[in-house]
Amino acid sequence: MTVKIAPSILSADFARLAEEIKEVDKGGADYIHIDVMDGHFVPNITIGPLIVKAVRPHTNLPLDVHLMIENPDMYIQEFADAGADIISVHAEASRHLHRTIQLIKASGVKAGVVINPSTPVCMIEPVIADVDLVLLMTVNPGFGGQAFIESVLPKIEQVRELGGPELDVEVDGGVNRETALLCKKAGANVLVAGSAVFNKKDREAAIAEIRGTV
Ligand SMILES: O=C(CO)[C@@H](O)[C@H](O)COP(=O)(O)O
Ligand SMILES: [Fe+2]
Repeated sequence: MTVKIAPSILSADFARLAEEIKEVDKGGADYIHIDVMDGHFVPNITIGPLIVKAVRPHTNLPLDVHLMIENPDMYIQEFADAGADIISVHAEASRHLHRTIQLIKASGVKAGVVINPSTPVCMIEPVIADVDLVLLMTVNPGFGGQAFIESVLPKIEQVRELGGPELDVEVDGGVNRETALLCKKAGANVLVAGSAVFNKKDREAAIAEIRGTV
């Protein structure tokens, strides 16, 4: 299975964001992962559609927008208009998950659904056939640089089994060379990595390491 690497800009230097994105683009990244946090759904505040719009002209890679916000329905169109290619919403943050997913699709972008480490896969089972991507959090969302939670691994297997080979199964949090191996073995094909990419000087080598090609 081909593995895609999605560097999370949460660990990038925000004062040099365009250059940071160009570096990982040149270094072989497949997606640019953008963490949107509202200080309510998660205990941290990051960025909004303005930054998505600002980075859009600096790369042709798909922008993979991970919404960690309450009331996601209110902001979906805005993120799509700003240049998102994939929008993922937390099942825990949407009262009417099926409706939220239809809204994402109607906005013209790919739809993803995310679950926290403590949320069981059965919570998203009814919508798996409706989404392009399932994102399994391998840390509790809110911050970069946290330790990988191994108990999520069986959920990766479960989602791959339910979604079949075409579904993008993405993991996010604490992904490095070692944990990437475990995720790939369990069936993940999209690996988000923030600190393991942006805390390294050589981004190309860091990406290759996580992909498993060196
Ligand atoms: O969504 C999140 C955190 O909530 C992630 O996308 C992090 O940014 C990943 O960072 P690392 O764990 O790879 O440092
Ligand atoms: Fe994320």
